[in-house]
Amino acid sequence: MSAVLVVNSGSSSIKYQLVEMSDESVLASGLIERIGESSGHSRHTTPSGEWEKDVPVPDHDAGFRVMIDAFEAHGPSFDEHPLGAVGHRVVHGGKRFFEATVVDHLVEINIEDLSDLAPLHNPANLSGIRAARKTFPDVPQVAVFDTAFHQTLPPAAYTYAIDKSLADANRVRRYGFHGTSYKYVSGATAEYLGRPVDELKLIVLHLGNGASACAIDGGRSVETSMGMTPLEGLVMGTRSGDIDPAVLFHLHRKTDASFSELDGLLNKRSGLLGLAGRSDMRDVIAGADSGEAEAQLAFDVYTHRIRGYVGEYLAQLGSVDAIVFTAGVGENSAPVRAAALAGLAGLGIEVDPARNEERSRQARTISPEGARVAVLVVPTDEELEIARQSLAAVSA
Ligand SMILES: Nc1ncnc2c1ncn2[C@@H]1O[C@H](COP(=O)(O)OP(=O)(O)O)[C@@H](O)[C@H]1O
Ligand SMILES: CC(=O)OP(=O)(O)O
Ligand SMILES: [Mg+2]
Repeated sequence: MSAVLVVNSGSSSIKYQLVEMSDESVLASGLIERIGESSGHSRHTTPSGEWEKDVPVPDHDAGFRVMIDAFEAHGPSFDEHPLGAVGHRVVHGGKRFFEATVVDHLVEINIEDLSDLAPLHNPANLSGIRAARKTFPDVPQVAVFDTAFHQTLPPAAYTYAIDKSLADANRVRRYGFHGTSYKYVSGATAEYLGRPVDELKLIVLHLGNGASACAIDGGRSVETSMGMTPLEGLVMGTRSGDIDPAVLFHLHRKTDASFSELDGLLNKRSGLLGLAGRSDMRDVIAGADSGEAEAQLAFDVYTHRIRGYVGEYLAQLGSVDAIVFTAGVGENSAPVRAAALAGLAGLGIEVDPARNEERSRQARTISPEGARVAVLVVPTDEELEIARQSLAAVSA
């Protein structure tokens, strides 16, 4: 059996994991941050230790080199764990990619061509693919798309109500993201509940730095909150989520802000950061607990928005077996979970306060015994899902 190196290249970071596929054990994981800034930072973790250092990382090529150096210095060695594939997270696969795909020249051109739909993400994902190919020329590179799981969205869910021919000509529609996480979590939820995934109606809330919601009917995504880009939907760390598009016209006229400034405003300086000056939910909650009105409002806007989506998805699905919290905030923040589902007892949706406070890395139930709707916390593992899909793609 072989190992898979999973690479998640963001605009300013590379996260990686080396997974031994025979038992799905993690042999190493790490993070290179602040790529392109004056000083970068790297962390490499294996079962025998953790190493951190500050290093200059001018670009993704250099970042990749830092990762390879860490493997050479601290192990494990790729000679002992030969790579069967390098699996890359690619955020935007547009309409073209339904599943994980081995990257050849044509696939690479397609990913590049989709960059105008995901200018923050796809170029970084491509740099990762190119750097990995230079380092491992004989190992297949596999692209695993955030959008692929949402190819099942019905037209009524993915169509924006604007001029149809203009939208079609410019690929303007909803695509959805975090699909790799939704695929993993829906499978893990079915396993935890001991029921086949095709019998389940789920609402999954992926609340990380980026946050989105997904209605999953029988293992198929039928509605999701992110749209053409990962900006639509829930309130996030630095992204606004849903907003009246006329706000942009108004701000453009009133302040002369350019489109790229407005893009930066909604993607990088909004959400929790815009409302409370901090993008990390832990800091927002600490602020709210110490009586800061802005932090309390940020928390309230964040959880109010989630509650609205839960109601909408319940209506779209007709009924729901489980509501599932996942990702950094969803897995760790009891106050967010409690507030997001507060007041829904009439719909059979309740959170048990003691169960909600329990800490564990395992899937668990936080609704009271006998509740009509199961409320669960199910940790996501996008890296493992990418590794599994990458191996399947090269074995196909
Ligand atoms: N105990 C906690 N309470 C609230 N939020 C938390 C907690 N632990 C982590 N988080 C949040 O999780 C976020 C990161 O989630 P994660 O899914 O790792 O994000 P990403 O993969 O998008 O970088 C952080 O921004 C932080 O706000
Ligand atoms: C698509 C997206 O929003 O990704 P992330 O949560 O990693 O920012
Ligand atoms: Mg994430």
